[in-house]
Amino acid sequence: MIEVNSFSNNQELTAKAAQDAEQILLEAIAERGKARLVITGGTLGIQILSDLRKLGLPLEKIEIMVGDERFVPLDHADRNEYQALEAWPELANFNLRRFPATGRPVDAAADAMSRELEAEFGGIESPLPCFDLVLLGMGPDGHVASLFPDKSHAVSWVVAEHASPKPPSQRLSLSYGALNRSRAVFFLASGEAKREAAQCAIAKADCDLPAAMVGGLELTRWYVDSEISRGL
Ligand SMILES: O=C(O)[C@H](O)[C@@H](O)[C@H](O)[C@H](O)COP(=O)(O)O
Repeated sequence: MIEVNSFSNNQELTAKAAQDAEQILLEAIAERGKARLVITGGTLGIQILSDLRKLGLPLEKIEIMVGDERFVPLDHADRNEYQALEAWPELANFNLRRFPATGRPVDAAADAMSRELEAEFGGIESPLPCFDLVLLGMGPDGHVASLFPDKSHAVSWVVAEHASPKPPSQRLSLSYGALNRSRAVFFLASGEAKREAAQCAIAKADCDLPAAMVGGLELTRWYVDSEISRGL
């Protein structure tokens, strides 16, 4: 069952998603002593970080990783992590897991990160949850993280993208298998350009867009605006 929450503007959308995220993270901390959060890039993906920052979360108890990364040098402003740290500078002092940067081939970087995650969480094919909340944006083509339509990937924690239609072209991403091991997944999307893809992922059982391939083990919720919810 996919939940849909609709808002009149992006500010309200990310503010409410941040409040709901806080609740999930605090519940995880109360139950398991720590929470694991996956963040993402893009307009709303970065905007929600400023909202989360204002909530004063107990960062010492939250492990955060970016769900996908643009494969550019470490200090490059295109990196999702760079933009995340601009929105939420305090993350630099806590548990922020970083994707490898350039300096080796993108496939080697994906393999290294996959091995790191496998050592921590075990095999990718296990059904056990390993994240409490995954935040995702979505492109007009239905991509999420750096998983684009009509691409096939190896079964591993992290996959490499060599020719992303959205620049920069080389990227690293958590795989579908990895993203689907979260208790909750929040999608953040707004604007008419994304309506068709979002409505497909939300409402069509046979939708094959990347956004339709990801969901939470316990909760899948979309935060959208009226451009997207109209006609749903
Ligand atoms: O690295 C990235 O670009 C993102 O992780 C990507 O998946 C993003 O979330 C969507 O493309 C939506 O981005 P916009 O909100 O900017 O459209």
